[in-house]
Amino acid sequence: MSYVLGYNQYGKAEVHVVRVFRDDPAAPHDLVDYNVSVALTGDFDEAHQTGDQAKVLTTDACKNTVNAFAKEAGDAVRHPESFALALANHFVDDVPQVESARINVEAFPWVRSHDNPHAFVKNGDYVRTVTVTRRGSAPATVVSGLKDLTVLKTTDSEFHGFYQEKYTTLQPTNDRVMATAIKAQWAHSSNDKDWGASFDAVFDAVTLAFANAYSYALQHTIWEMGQAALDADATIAEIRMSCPNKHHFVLDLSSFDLENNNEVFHADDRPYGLIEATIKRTADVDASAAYDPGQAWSEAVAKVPADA
Ligand SMILES: O=c1[nH]c(=O)c2[nH]c(=O)[nH]c2[nH]1
Repeated sequence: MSYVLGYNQYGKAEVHVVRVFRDDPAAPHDLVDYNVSVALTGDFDEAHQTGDQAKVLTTDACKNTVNAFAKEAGDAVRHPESFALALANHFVDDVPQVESARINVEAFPWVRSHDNPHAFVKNGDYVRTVTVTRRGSAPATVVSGLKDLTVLKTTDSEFHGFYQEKYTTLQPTNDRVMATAIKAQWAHSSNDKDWGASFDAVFDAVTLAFANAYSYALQHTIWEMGQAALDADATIAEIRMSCPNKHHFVLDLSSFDLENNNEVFHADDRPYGLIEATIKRTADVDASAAYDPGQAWSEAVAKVPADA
């Protein structure tokens, strides 16, 4: 039997590096906090099939590169997008046997504490995310994002008029709490931009749309938030959103002779509705390959012969 080695990739996952910017002794310190994962593809068949590791850039070297670039890459380190671009370009341009590099970054926000020049508070409200993919001589693709951004509104949310059949028991409502933990990823059509300003504009647009848009369903709110993100930055091609519906059920307090006018809720944790949608600038945008492509990078579409 001669089997075939299919898609393979390797690299170091979750290199957690913190960089302090303290070059100017008179200036307040700054910092970035990144959890970086590297995935490489290329001429690595022999490493698997004969055990010859001559072409294998060690995952230890991948880790060292991330740490060294936190100093060496200069101002590119200040934004997760430019840091990931510098790393992806290095692996593809400087290591001949590497055909593609995918860099995932989780960036944990810290904010200055009490205007102190060197004290910070970790902002656990959300995590900023980046996926940069670079393959051969094609330009790198950049997907920015955020996750775990939990938001809630106490009114201006309805849900009614839905399909009825024998398993439908949900009562319609004209006034409910709506809450979700936003995960969003957006693909850029240009890599020549101010990444920090772009992120801030999308963050503001998405949270403002959640707050201000009257909601007839979480689907409807995702549509509003996605459009607001595209409005906020003209070089975003599309945005993908994934939002769990964090149900808040009105508790029945009548046994205690208490009225509950949408004031006391059970915050349920599971199951939850999971609402996901992509909002694209135009119908012909297809940025699929820009997201974490994983095994989808394989050229061949998997086909299992009928007689297999
Ligand atoms: O915003 C919502 N969308 C749904 O599809 C749905 N389904 C459900 O039971 N509650 C909700 N809420």
